[in-house]
Amino acid sequence: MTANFDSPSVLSMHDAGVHFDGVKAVDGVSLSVSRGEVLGLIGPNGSGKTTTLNLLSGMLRPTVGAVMLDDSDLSRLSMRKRVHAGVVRTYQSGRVFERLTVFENVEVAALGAGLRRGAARAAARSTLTQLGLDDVADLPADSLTAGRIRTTAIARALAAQPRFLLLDEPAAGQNETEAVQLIESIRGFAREHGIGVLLVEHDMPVVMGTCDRLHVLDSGRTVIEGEPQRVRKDPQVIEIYFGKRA
Ligand SMILES: Nc1ncnc2c1ncn2[C@@H]1O[C@H](COP(=O)(O)OP(=O)(O)OP(=O)(O)O)[C@@H](O)[C@H]1O
Repeated sequence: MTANFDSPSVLSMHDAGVHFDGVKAVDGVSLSVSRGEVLGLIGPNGSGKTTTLNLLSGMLRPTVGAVMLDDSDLSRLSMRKRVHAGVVRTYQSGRVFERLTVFENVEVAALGAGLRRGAARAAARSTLTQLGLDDVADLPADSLTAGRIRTTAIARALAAQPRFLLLDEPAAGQNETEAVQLIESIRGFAREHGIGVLLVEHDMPVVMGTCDRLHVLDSGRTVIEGEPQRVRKDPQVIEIYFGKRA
């Protein structure tokens, strides 16, 4: 599961869809994320962002289409097996061991990924520094704000050295400056360690300067995918996204 810069690798979804009682939550979406890049998945409420993340992580199986890691079909694999393949997700709520300190939380995640104690401690230290958590490293996780619990959960996921990290609104509840800072540090970490990141986010201004590419969904379907500047100018995006925000 350790990042290997020599092996180019892509996590992708091909014409994938899932229906709930006749609602097409995701309807024929194709996307891919490469190691070292951050793909922002955006769109209005109910557009299918979390469902897409669930399809990639294995929490849901696609009704149609496929989820692939390079040439391997992951579509029928459990979440657990996907984690072993290096595809790791976080949750909006931020799942941590509340009684452990922030440092211990991250160290345990690194140990769980197979690092030896010394390497796990080093990974924990550098991850906490990168995510701006040094000042709370020795505090119990349950004494933190909700935002910092979420960031600790992200640090745990990063310290486990995934090849792909799927983040569900990592900056929820934070102001725009904090959100941009957090995503910037995730991006720095991803580049350095060759991790591909798919980031679900509501807020267009937050993803504009922080993601390498954006994939826009509306009503379960792809509207456009491309570089943020191009996406920002797309008339359909302006209408469905900014129109609704105005
Ligand atoms: N388990 C479910 N059962 C029934 N319908 C569902 C289920 N999960 C999602 N949906 C529906 O699928 C559509 C897409 O939901 P999803 O949560 O993926 O959107 P989203 O873009 O993540 O929304 P938000 O920004 O509000 O979190 C919505 O219409 C939602 O009501």
